[in-house]
Amino acid sequence: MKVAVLGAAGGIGQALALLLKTQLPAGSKLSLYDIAPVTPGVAVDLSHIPTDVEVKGFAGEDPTAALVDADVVLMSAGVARKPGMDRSDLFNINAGIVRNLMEKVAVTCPKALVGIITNPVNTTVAIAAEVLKNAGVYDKNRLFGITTLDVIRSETFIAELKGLNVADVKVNVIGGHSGVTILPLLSQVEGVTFTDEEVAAMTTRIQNAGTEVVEAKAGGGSATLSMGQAACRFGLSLVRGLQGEANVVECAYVDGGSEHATFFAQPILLGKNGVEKVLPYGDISAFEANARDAMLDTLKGDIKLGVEFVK
Ligand SMILES: NC(=O)C1=CN([C@@H]2O[C@H](COP(=O)(O)OP(=O)(O)OC[C@H]3O[C@@H](n4cnc5c(N)ncnc54)[C@H](O)[C@@H]3O)[C@@H](O)[C@H]2O)C=CC1
Ligand SMILES: O=C([O-])CC(=O)C(=O)O
Repeated sequence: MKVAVLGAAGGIGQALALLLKTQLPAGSKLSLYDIAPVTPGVAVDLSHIPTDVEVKGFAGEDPTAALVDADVVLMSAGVARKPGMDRSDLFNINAGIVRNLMEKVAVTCPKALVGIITNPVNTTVAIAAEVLKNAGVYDKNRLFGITTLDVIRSETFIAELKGLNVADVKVNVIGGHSGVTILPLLSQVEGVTFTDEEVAAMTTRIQNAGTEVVEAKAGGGSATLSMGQAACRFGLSLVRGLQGEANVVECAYVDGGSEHATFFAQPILLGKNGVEKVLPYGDISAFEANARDAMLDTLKGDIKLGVEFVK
């Protein structure tokens, strides 16, 4: 199994690469790419960790060498937020970066499963899809916006609030990955009840958790370590699905035939071809139904921006 990380010298990329070096199945290959010249050095550094995962690093303008024979591509290349910015403020720079990298993916490893981390995810995934369509290689089951950070934050915050073992807390987060488009389905969490006030406060905290980190880092960037963990969890799930493991389920932002929007985050069953099945997200409360319906104009606008950028 070969996993390529694009943006591998960055805050997320290095954390993710470290976790993958220690957690990918034995015999895997890890391919690191970034425009930053330090990237081959990051690979050498990781290669001294005694696991059976071969690491190679590539720098420069062209990611092609890193993408050859990749089964999974995880993309965090781009710029991150500073205080006062919204994720959509990253569009001007990151849209072009994602487009250019996806053009190389389309030519070099069109069958790879691609997970997009680069923000604004609601829009960059639509850009990636349009590039793949233009190249005639789009398979909606192989493209994912990684929203796992919203899931692990929800698990953590709920366990803290309710005094639970975090390993026992499972939460679906649907919609997209910014502000009101992030919708944790708190009504479905087993073994806990929330007051209306708790639901409102917890939903807002999860929606603003990225900003919480951006403000705490005070100009030093956004979430990198928790995102490294989230992307590792999602990337390993992609690998487990590819290897034929049963019942691998994650929430992700996919082109899954949702009645709500072209791309929508929801639970998916992963398999040998990426998305095996888009799963229903189940019964939701009146609060959640209102929040879902209220987000759709924003989400559809974010998607349209991405489609129009490539056209
Ligand atoms: N999906 C999610 O839940 C999350 C997404 N993010 C997003 O992830 C992205 C990366 O964040 P960080 O790692 O913190 O940023 P960072 O600035 O630490 O790293 C980004 C890396 O991308 C590289 N890069 C820039 N242009 C490139 C290109 N054309 N080709 C290859 N590499 C290129 C840079 O050299 C840098 O090493 C940001 O857009 C951020 O908003 C961050 C947290 C959570
Ligand atoms: O908030 C940001 O800019 C980074 C991000 O997506 C997150 O932490 O969820």
